[in-house]
Amino acid sequence: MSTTPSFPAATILGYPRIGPQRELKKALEAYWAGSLDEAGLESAAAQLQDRTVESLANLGLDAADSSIPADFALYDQVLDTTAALGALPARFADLAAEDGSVGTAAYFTLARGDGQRPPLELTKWFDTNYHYLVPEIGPGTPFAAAVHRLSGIIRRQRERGAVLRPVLVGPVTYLLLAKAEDGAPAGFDPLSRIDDAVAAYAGILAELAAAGADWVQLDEPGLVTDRGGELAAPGGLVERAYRTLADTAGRPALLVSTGYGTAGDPAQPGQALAVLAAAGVEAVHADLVRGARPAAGALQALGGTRLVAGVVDGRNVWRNDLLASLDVLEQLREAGAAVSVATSTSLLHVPHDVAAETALPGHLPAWLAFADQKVAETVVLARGLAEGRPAVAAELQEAEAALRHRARFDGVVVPQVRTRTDALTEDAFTRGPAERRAEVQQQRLGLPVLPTTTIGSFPQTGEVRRARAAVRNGSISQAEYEQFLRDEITRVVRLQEDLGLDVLVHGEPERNDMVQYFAENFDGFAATENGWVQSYGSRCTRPSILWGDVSRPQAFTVPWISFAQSLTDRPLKGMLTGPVTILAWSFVRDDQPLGETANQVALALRDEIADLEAAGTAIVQVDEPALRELLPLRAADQQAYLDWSVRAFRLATSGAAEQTQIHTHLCYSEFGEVISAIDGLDADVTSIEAARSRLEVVADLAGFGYSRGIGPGVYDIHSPRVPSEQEVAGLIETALASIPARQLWINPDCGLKTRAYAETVESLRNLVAAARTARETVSVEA
Ligand code: MET
Ligand SMILES: [Zn+2]
Repeated sequence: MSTTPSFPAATILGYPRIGPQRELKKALEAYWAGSLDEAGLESAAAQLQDRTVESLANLGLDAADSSIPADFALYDQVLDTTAALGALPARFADLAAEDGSVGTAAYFTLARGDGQRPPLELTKWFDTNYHYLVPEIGPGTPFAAAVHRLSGIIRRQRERGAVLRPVLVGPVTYLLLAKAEDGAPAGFDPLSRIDDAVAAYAGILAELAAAGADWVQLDEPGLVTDRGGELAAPGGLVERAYRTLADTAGRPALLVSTGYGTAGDPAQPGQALAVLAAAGVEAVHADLVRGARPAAGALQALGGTRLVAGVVDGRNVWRNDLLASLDVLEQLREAGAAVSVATSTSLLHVPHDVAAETALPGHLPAWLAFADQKVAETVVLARGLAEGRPAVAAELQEAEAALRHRARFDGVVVPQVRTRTDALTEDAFTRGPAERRAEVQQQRLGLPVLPTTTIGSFPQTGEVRRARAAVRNGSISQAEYEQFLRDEITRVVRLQEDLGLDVLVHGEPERNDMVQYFAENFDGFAATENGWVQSYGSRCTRPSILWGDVSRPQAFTVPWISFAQSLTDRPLKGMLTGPVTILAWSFVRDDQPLGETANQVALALRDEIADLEAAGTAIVQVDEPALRELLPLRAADQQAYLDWSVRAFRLATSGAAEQTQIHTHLCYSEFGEVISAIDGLDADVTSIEAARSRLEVVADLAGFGYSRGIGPGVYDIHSPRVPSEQEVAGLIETALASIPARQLWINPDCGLKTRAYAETVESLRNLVAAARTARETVSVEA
């Protein structure tokens, strides 16, 4: 680099891509449905890009100095990087154009498959609820420099007078996130392709420079994991890779961003940044919300490399403590660093704009900062840092007033809730011995060996969704809606009886979402109207905001469960969402440890369980699909998390009598590495997603000596495919090879709400038939 353009004083690492009105979602879904052609999709995407640039400029980011990231993936930023590298797995090799590039249709084939070929796998992005498409890398995966879509965007924006900063996943993180392609030699490590990847990135940098980019952002959050952290040690792979990139002639200046924790060795905070600086990178970013502040020595070692300080939380919705952030920024500057202000991560994880909310409780908006408010916060902080505090006195004062108001607001601390959590003793977390529970429960329930059940929800048909919309907009009365729900429950209970299932469910027709439903019925939560956040592709969720002490004013699942139970002689499961999942899928208050908040939610659930028991419910399921989701990225931090999360589940469930059977349900990840936590939950029965992995988890559980009930999913509900009776029978047999029949339950992988009735009924029929046949052959030990 001859002359480095200076790095802007304020920036964000990324911005929500889906659009304030979910414009991108609508365009994508229209394109997939065939009602919008490729040109139409491109033009919708271009319009959204222009609006984003304009609105970020209005919020104070300069459109001409690389402050604004060009972060415009149509589906996923990791997939964009795969496309830019032309790194196609062999099964998709024919999709590449002559120069190795990947066109729009091919891009979506990677994301969604095409009937013949399965798509790339989706998995969680670090410890967030965003899912990326996993690169598949083998010894022969091609690496090209084919960043045509992104360079087209840079060029088009240049013509409009905007100089944006293109964003890609960096080479080390890209390979860390990859899995070995099927057919790669045993033990093949995608990172072994680092030199080829770096060569391709060098070509990409040249292409982006030619398109008019002054700065390029390479995201390397992989450096905050244990493995990535080791690679970032002095003289390691990260240093080597970035030295090569820095030596590329004619490249733009480089910002390497981290995010989601401390990059490198947590005992040497900032060392990884110094390593990147030594390699020749012009700017490095540190997450100062989740990560540690760089040590003085590391700051000095940055030399001329700019420190992009992520002091505004990209992952939560609370207003920034501007004074505290300014303190940090000033201290970094005093220690000798050249400092710019930024978010801790991309703003991908938060909704667009608090101003789009019209129905939040009155006290809440002033406490919140969604993406647009966070942009404004970075701009204010940069001004305060450059011009001194008096220049931003009004903003500082307003932020302080909001924080003070929040700290003292009624409902943030509720004495009755505190008295209860303070008084908890160890026996609130424990039940009687599991063997005795199993005995008295079986006396009460009289279930056959290999009992069959489902996970809770039944198909949410158009009719169910229309009824919910109708009661919301007032076109049917509450009484009519409740009658509709009772009819729906009646139908679902009859269907299960006809199918011959042993433990029934009510089907969850009253729930829009398994967390939001609880948030709506607990005190301390608020729901948003427009707070959509991308989960993957065009899929968005709308997390609730947990702002105050949590309690449950009155029983809310009991009426539905009791009604359902009144229709049948078979046992019917009460259905609740567990404390960890409620936290994981909400925006949670940041003013106390998560474990404390979890205990409050647990007590609210405990109250509901007591009411279910009083109403005669013999089985209660408490779903924890997100148990694995909040697991910290660093091994050293994991035990503490597992301790409080397991304790919260136990607090929720341990009030149950011994003859009440507690079930839990886990899905969405591999649980092999947290088996002892699953054991710690002490549930009587655990259903767990397993069909796609051919029941690997059963062997893990058996190896651990797990002794309570297990229901590994024997029907993969993630596609409309109907498993045959033989297929289910095969999975049952696999399960029986490692665990005794008396422990085994037969159930699908997860709830059925995304399925249609046609395939659901057929699949459940096969499941019940396979269980019955298996029952005849198992010899049950006494
Ligand atoms: N009880 C819930 C259901 O069946 C569990 C879902 S786990 C994502 O829908
Ligand atoms: Zn599930």
